[in-house]
Amino acid sequence: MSAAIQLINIRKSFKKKQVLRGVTLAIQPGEVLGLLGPNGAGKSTLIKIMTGLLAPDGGDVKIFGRSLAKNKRLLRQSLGLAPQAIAVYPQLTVAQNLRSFGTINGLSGRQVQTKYDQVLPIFGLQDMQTEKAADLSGGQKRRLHSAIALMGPAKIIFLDEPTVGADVDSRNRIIAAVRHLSDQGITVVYTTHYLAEMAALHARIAFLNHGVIQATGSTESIIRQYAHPAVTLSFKGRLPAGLPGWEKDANHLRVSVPAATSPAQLLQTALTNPAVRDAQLTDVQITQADLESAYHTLLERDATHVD
Ligand SMILES: Nc1ncnc2c1ncn2[C@@H]1O[C@H](COP(=O)(O)OP(=O)(O)OP(=O)(O)O)[C@@H](O)[C@H]1O
Repeated sequence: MSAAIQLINIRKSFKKKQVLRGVTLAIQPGEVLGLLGPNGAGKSTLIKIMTGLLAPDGGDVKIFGRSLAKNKRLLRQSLGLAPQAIAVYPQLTVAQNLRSFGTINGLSGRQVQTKYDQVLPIFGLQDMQTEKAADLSGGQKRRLHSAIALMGPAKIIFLDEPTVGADVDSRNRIIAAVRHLSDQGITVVYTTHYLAEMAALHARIAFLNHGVIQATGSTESIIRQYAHPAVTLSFKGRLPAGLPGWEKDANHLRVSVPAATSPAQLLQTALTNPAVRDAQLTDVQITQADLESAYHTLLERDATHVD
């Protein structure tokens, strides 16, 4: 079966700035792809290219095996986008917003009704149908904005930072909605800066940095490959000297724990060191290997380092 989206060596520059330097990635039908990367990495640019809103300078995008550039009108029908900036009609109600986008996206009257009945509960909007979009809270507006991306015949949904400004309840609803879509075989491309959402979404992560995909894999495999536990010692007054491998940061000494050893071993060595014993230790912290630590490892890699 063809990939839902196949990116082949995508390149894009703005003036002299090379943002995407050769992005190659396949996203399978029904998969949730979590696109991670620092601010300015090019995530939104890549989404615009995947949805045909922006032409790449080089490379090809294939949607279900067909070139997007050559079949743009046809293929764009199968793509639903909720961009980063919220775009709803403020003077229309929730129901009017959803229905009018359904019509704009080419659904018949009956199809609009069917989609509307499906989408409303997915995003928990049942109680707000007659409310004006302008009167919704920030998180509710975000949910409506994401729901609009579904009001069409889309088989692939792009959600660019859908949980920004959303409270815990709205965020959980959006995550549950994405899981629901994935269970129905819909492919979701999702960007976020909230790393904890990746595990909740059962997403496959693609880490975009320096214009290329530097790593892909499940949350577990990314943690296994790139995360290291760390030990941090905090001191009052002068930091003790002479602990090889420990980095100084304000009033802390921090070490990333290599695979061959354990936090306990490193801690024991440090605490028996005379310089540490003479210093005023105020706190000891062990940080587990998690996605955040993997993210930092990846972030520190240079442009030539691709696994
Ligand atoms: N239309 C444009 N003209 C010029 N530069 C642009 C344009 N669009 C994006 N850029 C630049 O391309 C780079 C990538 O931007 P993009 O918005 O894709 O990053 P991002 O990964 O989505 O960032 P964030 O996490 O902050 O949303 C940035 O340096 C941005 O300034």
